[in-house]
Amino acid sequence: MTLRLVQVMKTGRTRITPLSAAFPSSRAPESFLTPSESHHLLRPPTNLHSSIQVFLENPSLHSATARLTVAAWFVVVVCQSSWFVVLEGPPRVASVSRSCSAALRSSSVRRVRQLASSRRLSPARQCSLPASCRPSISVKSPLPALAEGERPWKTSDARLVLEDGSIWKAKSFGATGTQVGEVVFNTSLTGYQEILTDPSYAGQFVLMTNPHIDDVDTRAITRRLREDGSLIEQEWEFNSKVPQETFHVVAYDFGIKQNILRRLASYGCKITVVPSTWPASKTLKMKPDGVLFSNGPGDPSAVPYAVETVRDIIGKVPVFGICMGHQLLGQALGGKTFKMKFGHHGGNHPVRNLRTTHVEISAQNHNYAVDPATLPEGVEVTHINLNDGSCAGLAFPAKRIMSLQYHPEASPGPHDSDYAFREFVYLMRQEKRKKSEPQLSTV
Ligand SMILES: NC(=O)CC[C@H](N)C(=O)O
Repeated sequence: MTLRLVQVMKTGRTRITPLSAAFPSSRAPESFLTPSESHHLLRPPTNLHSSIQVFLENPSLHSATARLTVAAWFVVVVCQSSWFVVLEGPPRVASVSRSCSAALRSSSVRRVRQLASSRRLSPARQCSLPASCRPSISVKSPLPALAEGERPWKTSDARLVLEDGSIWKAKSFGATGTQVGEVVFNTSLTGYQEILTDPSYAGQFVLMTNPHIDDVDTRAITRRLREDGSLIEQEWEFNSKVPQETFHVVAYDFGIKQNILRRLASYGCKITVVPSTWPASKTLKMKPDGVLFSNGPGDPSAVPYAVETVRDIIGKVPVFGICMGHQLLGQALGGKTFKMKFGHHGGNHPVRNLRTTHVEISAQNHNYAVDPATLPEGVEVTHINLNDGSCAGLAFPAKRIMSLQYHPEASPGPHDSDYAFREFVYLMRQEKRKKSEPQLSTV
């Protein structure tokens, strides 16, 4: 049985509502949507960010939840609204996690707000980032200075009700209401901000497992999820030199993470971000040096239009798929994807690069995977996840295709897999050189 959050009540009473009755609208999490509804969910990834903006700029605007018995805090990002819920562990009934409070005042969160305001998706947004794009910390926080221990939000009581009937008391802040979603745990110890703002979590509840969030054991729910069926801020060192050669990359936005753009930019790429529905023909007309298919929420087999787009592009230009992009590529090549028991969510997953035999420690966030047995000849499995042997990377050298099931942009880290961006640049350079060579004609 996969555990799912059945209902979070604002106060007191709890009831378990049948999933279909609880969430008939198109804003339901993808797990409970029909393929065509899920297809909708992928279309407007940008509003995820605007909800974060609202929360940060006006923390008193939303209030919701809690008082609880177990320990962890999690966020659910469901299209229009973000929920932040702090679960409190016995015997203490603390209020809001100190780490959470610190995070909200940190420059990284101000950066999120700044990114939020820059992420209005236009049909084709030019997004050339400077090579040395450190997060700005000069943005003024709209939050008034807080006294020691004071919190910039209101909380209210909430209930987390799992499918097995267990009920967990909590405090919540952020959007109000009742929400249904799948609970996934993330084992990363750092980078809460990046995890909680990752659009690939749309429709899910992220449960952090770090045992020292507010000095309580955060792992009880995780244990339950496993039976039945997520301190120091690290920052990237960006290349200070602007590479001489530039490559134009069209990036399909299925819920793209800003750090993918930043890493590409640091390798000298000029990037045009296009929505997930952008036709392949228009992309090819732009004559890009390469195309990137991004990460994103939901079931990859529920978006046939995206698989078709990928199919129309591969072989014509070098491509790189990350996570959802990797899964779409797997399908476009003829393979199948399947849902894993509880997926991979964390910052410490060992992956073997089969080409170099090196082991990389990687950041992961996915519930689905490509079944390598379904892939046609010519497609190479380049990486495997050492925890369960699942497919973690693919390549089709003849068509200049590469993809990773995990996150080489890794924000939060680790950064072992950053070389993947260099390899993509290498593919684009090879292709560019091939095109500029004089064509030999046979007489
Ligand atoms: N991070 C991602 O792109 C996730 C891909 C897909 N939604 C999955 O859960 O497997």
